[in-house]
Amino acid sequence: MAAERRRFSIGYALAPKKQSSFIRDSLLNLASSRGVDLVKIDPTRALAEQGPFDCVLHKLYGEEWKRELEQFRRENPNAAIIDSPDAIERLHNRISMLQVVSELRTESTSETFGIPKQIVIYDKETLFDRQAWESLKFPVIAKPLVADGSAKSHKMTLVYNHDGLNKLKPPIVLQEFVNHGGVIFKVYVVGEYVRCVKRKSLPDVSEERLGVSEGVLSFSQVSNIATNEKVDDKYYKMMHLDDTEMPPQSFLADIAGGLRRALKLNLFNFDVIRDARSGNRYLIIDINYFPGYAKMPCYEAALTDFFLDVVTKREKEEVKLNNCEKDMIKIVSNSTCCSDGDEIGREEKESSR
Ligand SMILES: O=P(O)(O)O[C@@H]1[C@@H](OP(=O)(O)O)[C@H](OP(=O)(O)O)[C@H](O)[C@H](OP(=O)(O)O)[C@H]1OP(=O)(O)O
Ligand SMILES: Nc1ncnc2c1ncn2[C@@H]1O[C@H](COP(=O)(O)OP(=O)(O)O)[C@@H](O)[C@H]1O
Ligand SMILES: [Mg+2]
Ligand SMILES: [Mg+2]
Repeated sequence: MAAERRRFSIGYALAPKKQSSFIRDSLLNLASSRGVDLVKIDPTRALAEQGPFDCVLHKLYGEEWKRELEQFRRENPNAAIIDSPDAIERLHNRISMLQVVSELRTESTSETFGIPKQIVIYDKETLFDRQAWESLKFPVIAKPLVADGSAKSHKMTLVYNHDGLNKLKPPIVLQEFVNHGGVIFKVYVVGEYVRCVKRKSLPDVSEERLGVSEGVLSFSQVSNIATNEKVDDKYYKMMHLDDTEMPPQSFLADIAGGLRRALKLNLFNFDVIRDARSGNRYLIIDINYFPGYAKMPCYEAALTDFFLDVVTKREKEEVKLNNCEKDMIKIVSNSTCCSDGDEIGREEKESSR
């Protein structure tokens, strides 16, 4: 009779909104059919008292939660935590988030990538100090420096000219707005899996628009606006989202792998725009931890594959470690015998007889 395969338990700790969008029956059922049980973690109870879990999946913030995870890790050294809170925190600041991009190299010779020119402004005074940002050209996007998932952290302002600066509230990142044909590419990463989807973005800004007295346009999460509430219907019809060519998959996979290793993260997406001035120049403008995977086609299979990958790798490491320990015990017990001169002595005596 074939041995029954072991089931794995993945605990998830998510905010209610995230839970309802991510934990769908389709995911639970597929994962379960492949031996993976997704189990809800109650964040109001001690994590160490829940489980047992082979892996903990989480998108919760705060020092208290970090302590819970730390204690869980100490008590369950063989369980995986996806991902490390310190690695996630790097994405909570729009400067440190993109710093890593400049260290990446890709194999592509036909496409190039980088980030838009940007500066950080901590106070109103510097905001009006032209010297501080003479390297930037209008239009610019003002983004809250902190990207902690709050509604406030998604409130962006497109600034056409100096008149618009009055409305801004530092600390902010001022980033050059790059015309990109109104389409953004969202690249979802799930471990080694990489999937790009197209979404609508802000329309290009013409030179004429820069001169208008009304200096700003405020917006929030433009790529998530439902198709029936388009910002500018005529514009999007004109854009033909479907006709927009995707960036080469191998190029994106290269960047994704580089980011995954540099950031030490498994679950994230990054937003990419294609510079309208040169068709092979790509700019990374945003990186998000544990994004809305349910909007990615076939997310259930990608996530289930990933969970299995994580837990089976851990299991193999555990077996290796156990074997290693057994070998160590043998070596230690042999050497103990040697030093006593007992066992070896006996063997030598016996063989010399
Ligand atoms: O809610 P969703 O499904 O739209 O997902 C949001 C993401 O949308 P996306 O998958 O990129 O289209 C969204 O991505 P963007 O910032 O819009 O690029 C964020 O990742 C957001 O998380 P947070 O508010 O930054 O913590 C994500 O929100 P949470 O679900 O994590 O709260
Ligand atoms: N430098 C830029 N040039 C052109 N458009 C941009 C730029 N930065 C952001 N955008 C637009 O603003 C949207 C929101 O900015 P983003 O940095 O992705 O913030 P969020 O974290 O709220 O998603 C993007 O999806 C894109 O449409
Ligand atoms: Mg974004
Ligand atoms: Mg973001």
